[in-house]
Amino acid sequence: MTAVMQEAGAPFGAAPPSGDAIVTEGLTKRFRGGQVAVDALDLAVPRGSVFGFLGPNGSGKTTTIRMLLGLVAPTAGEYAVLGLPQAEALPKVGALVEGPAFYPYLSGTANLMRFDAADPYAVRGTVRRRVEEALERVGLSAAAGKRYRNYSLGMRQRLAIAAALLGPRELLILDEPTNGLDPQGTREVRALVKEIAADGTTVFVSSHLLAEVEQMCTHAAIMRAGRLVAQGTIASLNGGLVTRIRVETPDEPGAARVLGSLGLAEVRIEGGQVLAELGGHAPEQINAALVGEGVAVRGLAVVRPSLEDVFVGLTGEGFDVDG
Ligand SMILES: Nc1ncnc2c1ncn2[C@@H]1O[C@H](COP(=O)(O)OP(=O)(O)OP(=O)(O)O)[C@@H](O)[C@H]1O
Repeated sequence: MTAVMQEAGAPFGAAPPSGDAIVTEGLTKRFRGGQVAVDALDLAVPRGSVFGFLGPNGSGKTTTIRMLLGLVAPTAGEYAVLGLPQAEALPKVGALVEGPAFYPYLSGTANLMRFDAADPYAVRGTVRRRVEEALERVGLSAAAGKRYRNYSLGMRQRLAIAAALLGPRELLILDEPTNGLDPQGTREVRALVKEIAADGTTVFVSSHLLAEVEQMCTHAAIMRAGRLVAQGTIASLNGGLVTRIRVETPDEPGAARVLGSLGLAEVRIEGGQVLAELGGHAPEQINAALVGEGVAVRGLAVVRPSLEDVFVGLTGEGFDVDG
């Protein structure tokens, strides 16, 4: 398939073929007043992925999403969604950006009917069936006739996602879908995202929560101050960093000596624990060696690198969720 890139200032430029659901090249947004919200962004979102668009508040996620949806014009660069011209792509894209305003006194069904009526791409004759299917998809069939004001936070957000699923979608774009939800609502939305992805829809989901992206996504791009810090599969992002072993023991020098004698690198004592790079060693053999040498082991853990470590390693900064 030939991808069609939307170019800043030129609606449909030709571009190299791509199987990706979203591609951007040098995508940039400078707001009036000079603020660069998105700075030369090169993204590649594989079809079928659950792609976490991760960054602290203010790092440019919403602005990028608004450009991809044609709501904000880029200052420079190009982008392609589903490899199609915008007018052909948008009907196949469901989006949740700054949640739709629902009427509190109307039911879930009535709200979705109203929402659909405002969609210029929707096929009118099929609205009842599409609303029913979307409610079913998000698990709200039983509550379809209930007034919106009686919905829980999780149900409200699931209804917002249903609004994005009123047509057959190849790509779902969700901007911070768990923001402002209680723990139960957050769990519901994360589970729903995974289910939608399991049906074959590519999901592009922004979040400022590292752990959320790690749990929910197959791939991630990490943003900081408008710039891309890293992107790839979660495993490849974490893979560049070393896995460590952590031993809790009353005999720190003894444990450090044993780890050193086994050939583990970077052995150090830190706050009542002994840490070392695991390398190719088996944790159970390390445990056996410690016990065999008479070192009491209170706890032994394999510490795998997290996306937070990736962020800190690449930027030298902590991941400040308050931006
Ligand atoms: N319309 C605008 N005019 C001027 N500056 C803007 C505008 N919209 C966003 N910005 C600025 O661009 C930067 C990126 O904002 P953006 O909303 O894209 O970030 P974000 O990562 O989505 O953060 P959040 O999750 O807080 O929305 C911020 O510094 C913001 O203040």
